[in-house]
Amino acid sequence: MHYKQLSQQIFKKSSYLCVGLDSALDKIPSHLLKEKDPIFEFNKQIIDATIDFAVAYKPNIAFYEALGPSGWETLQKTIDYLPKDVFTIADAKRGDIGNTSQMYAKAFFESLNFDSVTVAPYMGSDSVKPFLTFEEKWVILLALTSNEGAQDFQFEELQNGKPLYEKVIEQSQNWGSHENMMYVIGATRNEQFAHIRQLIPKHFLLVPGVGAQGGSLKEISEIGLNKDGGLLVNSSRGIIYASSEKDFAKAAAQEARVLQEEMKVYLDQL
Ligand SMILES: O=c1ccn([C@@H]2O[C@H](COP(=O)(O)O)[C@@H](O)[C@H]2O)c(=O)[nH]1
Repeated sequence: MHYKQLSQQIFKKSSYLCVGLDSALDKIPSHLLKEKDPIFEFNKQIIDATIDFAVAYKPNIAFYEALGPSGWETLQKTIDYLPKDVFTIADAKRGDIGNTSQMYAKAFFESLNFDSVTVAPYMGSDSVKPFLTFEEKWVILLALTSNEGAQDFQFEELQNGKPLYEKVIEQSQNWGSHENMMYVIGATRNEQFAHIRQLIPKHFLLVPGVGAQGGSLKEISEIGLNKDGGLLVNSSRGIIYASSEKDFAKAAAQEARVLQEEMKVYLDQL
């Protein structure tokens, strides 16, 4: 999907919501366990219930890999089920030496046909660039993550006084453009958000950490939105596990609707 198409979808749906499909057998409602493919059945009903409120879906690949070969099949079925006008994110956090990254890129972009994949910057340019050679596909580079452990390395101050995450952002500007690269910035990082937005005014930011991790949609939106939208805000558990009963899809729709309605207010203010 092109930058422009994504931006158009955001304004068409008045939403920059990304629904995280972190679907696990021990978390989905028990009545689904009798289905042939319980996770696919769960995903299908979540997608049907939330599609009017979301522009993107993000299966976290770990939840599918954990199931072995059948998990990959479930993932493929889920991606095939999603309408073509939604943006799909393989949250896989990959990156390796060049020829290996090339294979990861083929797996997610050609075989599974995702629009984008999350990539770790740690191994440097040759580990990221192979992902950037695919037409209309995106790298979403981990810059400043939402978890506590982000303190271990990402805030490390370099000799020039800048934190490591800032170097990741600055240096990676030479690898791709705002039309094929996004950055992961956690919703729990609102203190750093304004400065990051200044560094990369045009790039889309994938923002996880709203909902279960306590990030504020209001603060992130006020700082992060740009004239093209510029944000994809993810919520996984807060939406998909809103209820563990038979009404789970209805409850997910309700959570997604609440977020979308709030997003509409911020988009209307642009
Ligand atoms: O910095 C990061 C990067 C990725 N994630 C992923 O996003 C979702 C968040 O799930 P919630 O249930 O909404 O907390 C999950 O797949 C993480 O692996 C992140 O949280 N932070």
